[in-house]
Amino acid sequence: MLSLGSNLGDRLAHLRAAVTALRPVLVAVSDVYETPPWGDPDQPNYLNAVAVVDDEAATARDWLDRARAIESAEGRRRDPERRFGPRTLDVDVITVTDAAGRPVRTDDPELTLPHPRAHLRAFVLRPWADLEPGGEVPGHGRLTDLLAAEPAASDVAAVRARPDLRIQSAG
Ligand SMILES: Nc1ncnc2c1ncn2[C@@H]1O[C@H](COP(=O)(O)OP(=O)(O)OP(=O)(O)O)[C@@H](O)[C@H]1O
Ligand SMILES: Nc1nc2c(c(=O)[nH]1)N=C(CO)CN2
Repeated sequence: MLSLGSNLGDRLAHLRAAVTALRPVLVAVSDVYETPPWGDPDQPNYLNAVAVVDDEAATARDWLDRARAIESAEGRRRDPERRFGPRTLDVDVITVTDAAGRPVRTDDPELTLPHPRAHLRAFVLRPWADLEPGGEVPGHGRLTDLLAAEPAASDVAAVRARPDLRIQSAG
């Protein structure tokens, strides 16, 4: 599972570019949500979505490398002063499942799995619950329970579906 976010420039175009780059491995992409900034309030709203991807040959590290390459292609610049600051495109690796169907767990700072803040973020949990209503964040519990508990519960009301914004054309 990957999360996609953008709050600079043509936000929808950045999400679409990410999905186009993922097309060969794409299983499903959620609807688009308009979400208030999390972690650093002084920046524009984000558009967020999540994508299920599958490639039996890919390691967890390969997904991180792909995520970084897609961010770079969309002109992502890191501002060391603002950890949760604005960006053209953020692609985070939320969970990875191994060949046996088990969630990969790592605490490597270069790649921590599951993503160490996913369970706190309504902007990840809400679109993910659309795609996998019975889903779980490994080690943290069900999406529906996480969305009903703090801190996500306070944020989820402001996470708004944008059915007028479509990442993929119908059909
Ligand atoms: N699961 C993960 N997905 C993406 N990056 C990760 C993950 N775990 C650790 N990282 C590391 O975090 C570093 C910073 O990533 P990034 O700049 O995208 O952070 P951020 O988007 O500002 O914050 P956040 O990770 O909370 O969304 C990356 O270079 C990467 O090595
Ligand atoms: N709503 C929202 N807020 C964020 C997002 C994001 O994708 N959506 N990404 C961030 C990067 O760490 C920081 N804050």
